[in-house]
Amino acid sequence: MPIKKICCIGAGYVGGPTSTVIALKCPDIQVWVTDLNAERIRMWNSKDLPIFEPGLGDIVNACRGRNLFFSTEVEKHVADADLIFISVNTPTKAYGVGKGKAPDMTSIESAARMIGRVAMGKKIVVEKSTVPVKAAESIKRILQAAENKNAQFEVLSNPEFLAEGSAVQNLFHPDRVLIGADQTTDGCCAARLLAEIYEAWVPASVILTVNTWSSELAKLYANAMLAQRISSVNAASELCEVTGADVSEVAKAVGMDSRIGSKFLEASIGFGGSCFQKDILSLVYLYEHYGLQNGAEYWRQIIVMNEYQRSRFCRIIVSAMFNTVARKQITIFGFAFKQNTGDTRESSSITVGRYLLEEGARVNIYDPEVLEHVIISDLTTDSTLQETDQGLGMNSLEVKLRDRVTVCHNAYKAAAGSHAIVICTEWDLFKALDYEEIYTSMQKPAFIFDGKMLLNHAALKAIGFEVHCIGKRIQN
Ligand SMILES: NC(=O)C1=CN([C@@H]2O[C@H](COP(=O)(O)OP(=O)(O)OC[C@H]3O[C@@H](n4cnc5c(N)ncnc54)[C@H](O)[C@@H]3O)[C@@H](O)[C@H]2O)C=CC1
Ligand SMILES: O=C(O)[C@H]1O[C@H](OP(=O)(O)OP(=O)(O)OC[C@H]2O[C@@H](n3ccc(=O)[nH]c3=O)[C@H](O)[C@@H]2O)[C@H](O)[C@@H](O)[C@@H]1O
Repeated sequence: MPIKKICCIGAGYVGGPTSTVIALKCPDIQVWVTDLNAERIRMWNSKDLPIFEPGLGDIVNACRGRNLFFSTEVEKHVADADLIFISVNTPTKAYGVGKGKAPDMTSIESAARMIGRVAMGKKIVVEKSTVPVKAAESIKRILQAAENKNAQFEVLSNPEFLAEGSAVQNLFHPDRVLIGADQTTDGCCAARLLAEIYEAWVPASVILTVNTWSSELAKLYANAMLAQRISSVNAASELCEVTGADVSEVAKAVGMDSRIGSKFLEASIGFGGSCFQKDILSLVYLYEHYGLQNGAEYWRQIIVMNEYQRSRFCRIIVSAMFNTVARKQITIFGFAFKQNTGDTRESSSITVGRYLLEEGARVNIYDPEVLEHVIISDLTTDSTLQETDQGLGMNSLEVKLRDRVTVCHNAYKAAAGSHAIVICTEWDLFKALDYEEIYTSMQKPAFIFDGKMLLNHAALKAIGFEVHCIGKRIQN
């Protein structure tokens, strides 16, 4: 029986776009995207979608109300769907055993328990969230333990590889679609039904069916290896700065080797986003769980390098500005963790912003997509800032921090009167700004710290800026 109705649990950065593209490409399938978060569902049903993703709005408009629906009635749509995607969040655990390392599986477990309770008939349950190996086994056990005589379950793994900011393109043209299934007749049959959905637009040659554990692990390793490339090039950046090499040139030369490839070799202030760090920590936790300390240490170093790169960049800023930024105005261009998204999870901008606030600076932020309240909350909900604030003679932490953070809606207004600009996100629009005008409006010497190797440094120097960047020594 072909799939007629899909219910996706979790209307986030993965559930929303993935379900929307399936609805577009499979007009005969009804796709219900469900979430407990009523505000999120309200926004999916409005013209202001809860996430910014290029191209997504048009597809939602084309499908919503036709065969794409957003609802808070999770149980109702789980009950009669043929196929259920579990696309809930799996953040790093913030409490208890495995705190700061293991993925928090609370949402996965509660979704599985609910499916076990309310499902009717044959169900294919697809683990779309990123999970540790053997999670499908746990889901299966939870479903069986429900003793629901009205339902039969097959559990598949189908990890998602989309990147934010290019989600629609990635979903339209995936490098591969990975399906992990039990190597049984029922498992293979369920995998075939899922593959048939993707075959509506993805060539069969890139749909890969493997065993469930390989699928779960492949997702973690894909992210770990992408992050590893960034940490490798960032490790090279420091050596370039002291030796006079240019990390962009080194990366270009290295990446032209077809065995290495040119992508993901851009030096930066470090990778952000909700997944790289979380998934590497999850991998490290797995190694430790199995007593494999060497492997754990090997992968942990990618995060160590990332944190080092961020703090190194912050120190470069303070050191260049005569070893103090207290009471200086610094403008951060970009708050999202990468361009073309409004997502700030684990964004390097947060680290930089907090560091500058701790050093006593006033911080202006300009980002074309991130909402003001998100920026304020990301920057002011850190208890470690308290001590420094008292040092500056301030009495109310939150009020004082807010006093020193200004969210601007225009790059020129943000930069006016500032001592420095810090580029934290690779938004293309920052390249097109009139830096002569900006220079004129700034305090002198006017500094630019390019954390993303985004701008034309020679042109900025010619205007009069003192320029510092990652991976290249600039004579100022
Ligand atoms: N963000 C990304 O680009 C990618 C994320 N992933 C993985 O996909 C998973 C989801 O990530 P995001 O979409 O970014 O998370 P998200 O936080 O944007 O969305 C998750 C949604 O699930 C909802 N939810 C949680 N428990 C629920 C329940 N029991 N019933 C109904 N709704 C529930 C939450 O309210 C939230 O709206 C994670 O495991 C992540 O690692 C994988 C590839 C890319
Ligand atoms: O599991 C996930 O969540 C996803 O994680 C990443 O996607 P994402 O985090 O959305 O974005 P990336 O394009 O990978 O960028 C991550 C971070 O690395 C930084 N980056 C990227 C590339 C590079 O060369 N240098 C670099 O510093 C970006 O600026 C950004 O902060 C992976 O690319 C996706 O394949 C994966 O599905």
